[in-house]
Amino acid sequence: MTEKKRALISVSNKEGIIDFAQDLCRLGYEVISTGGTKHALEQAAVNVHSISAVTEFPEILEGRVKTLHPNVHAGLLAKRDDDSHMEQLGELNIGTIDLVVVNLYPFKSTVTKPGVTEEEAIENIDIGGPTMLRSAAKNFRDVLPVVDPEDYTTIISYLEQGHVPMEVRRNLAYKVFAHTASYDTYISTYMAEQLELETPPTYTRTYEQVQSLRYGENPHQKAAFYRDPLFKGVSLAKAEQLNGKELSYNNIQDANAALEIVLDFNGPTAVAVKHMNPCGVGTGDSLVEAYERAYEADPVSIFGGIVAVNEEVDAATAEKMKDIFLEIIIAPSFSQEAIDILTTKKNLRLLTVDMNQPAHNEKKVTHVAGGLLVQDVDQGTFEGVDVSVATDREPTEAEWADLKFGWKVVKHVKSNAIVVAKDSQTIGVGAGQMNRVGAAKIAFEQAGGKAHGAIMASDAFFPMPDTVEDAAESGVTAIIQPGGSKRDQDSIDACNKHGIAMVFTGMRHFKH
Ligand SMILES: NC(=O)c1ncn([C@@H]2O[C@H](COP(=O)(O)O)[C@@H](O)[C@H]2O)c1NC=O
Repeated sequence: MTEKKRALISVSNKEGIIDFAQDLCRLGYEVISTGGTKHALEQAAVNVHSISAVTEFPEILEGRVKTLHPNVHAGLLAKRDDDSHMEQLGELNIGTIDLVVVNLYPFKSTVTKPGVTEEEAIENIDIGGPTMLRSAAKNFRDVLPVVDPEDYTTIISYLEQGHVPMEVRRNLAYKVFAHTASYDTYISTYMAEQLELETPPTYTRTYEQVQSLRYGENPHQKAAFYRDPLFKGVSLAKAEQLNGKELSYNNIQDANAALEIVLDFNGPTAVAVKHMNPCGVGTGDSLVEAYERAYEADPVSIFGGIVAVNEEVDAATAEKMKDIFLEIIIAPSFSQEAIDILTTKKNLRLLTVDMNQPAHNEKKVTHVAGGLLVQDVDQGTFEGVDVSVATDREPTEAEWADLKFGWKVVKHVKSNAIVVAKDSQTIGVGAGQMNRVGAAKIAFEQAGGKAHGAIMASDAFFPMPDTVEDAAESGVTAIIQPGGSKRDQDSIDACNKHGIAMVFTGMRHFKH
């Protein structure tokens, strides 16, 4: 049994490891390493012993077994203040290991590479590394478990002082268990994906902090923003911020809502969001035309709102955007001229999001007290539904275009939801009402005289014909809704009476 302190170093990410090992040697540690790490350290003239000298066994099976040995794990797990533990080590001639520096095979970056094979993924599942980390972390009172290269300098400074406080040790152990837990989660998530498990018996996910936030929905709520590193689709968590203040919790929610809506459109489209609901959506032949429509849809609510567009913001659009107070603009890119124009507003956040990502079959997770609800994201599209005309009159070509537009928007409005739209522009949005008639009233009131010749989209069916009657009175000429009420016929009759064309989608778009 050696008296000298021993450090076992086995790292895939070798950044900073030479300096750290040199410092450990300077502080009197004997360094033991696995093959690749030993080679790297020897290249830098660090005095290092092979793990095989400890295990008295070669590294075998292409590195699948290198450190999985009682001489390693007993050396890590023995309680130094327990005589029987120390006696057993003595009898078996096993030396203690006092510090473990391990970082793992890069499983996450391997499985996020396009076209990765299952074989590659499996070979990147680290077995010996997490085992050593867990042994060291379990015994953190006696052993220092180091998983994060960011901690190298701090640890050296504590060792130089001759004492590592218990809170520091406990924190190192916590970091290890958090790390191995998320590492295993990446593996189980990958496997669940391979198996196409829709609703697994346990729901395990892991997220990395993007940023801590000043506060949550309200100033008395603490909050942070996390991202799913395995997510391949379009995501606000991957946005680049070009200008403006730090995003807030509410900004992120609203920006995400705006992004989700704009992604459902193909031509030039602008979406303005307030409190997670679209207050103005416009499409056009150019982005500036789309933005003007989104703005004019509700010039009051867009003030202080969040705008997402699906094309590069050009100078003409930027000039219009600059005229009012917006919190955030999200776009795939901004032309240099647009940046010059918009950055004159110091606080205006400009976010670029790569909108050309593959679709990712993500689950939508909603928190309930003590639990989670997990469901598929609503990926229903107008193109994906079987639309049928329920009334005597078929919609005109112009009405069809607006019905399609309105249906895309209403999907993103909180239920009960009614959208009134005309000429590629929302003109009335009734959101989050406890009854459909109320949602419609709000939308018609906002639309005012513009409702003449407009369409109405409803996220769910009409249990009674009252909403149709109100629509007729407001001047609406075409309606799109899922259909499926026992009393559909009453609404169809009301439409026929007023010459309204009504189409059924057969798909509901509740959003809570
Ligand atoms: N199998 C083992 O006994 C084992 N022990 C340590 N490792 C890992 O091997 C890597 C370092 O290997 P090398 O020093 O040969 O470059 C580390 O990421 C470490 O976590 C192992 N590899 C995989 O499980």
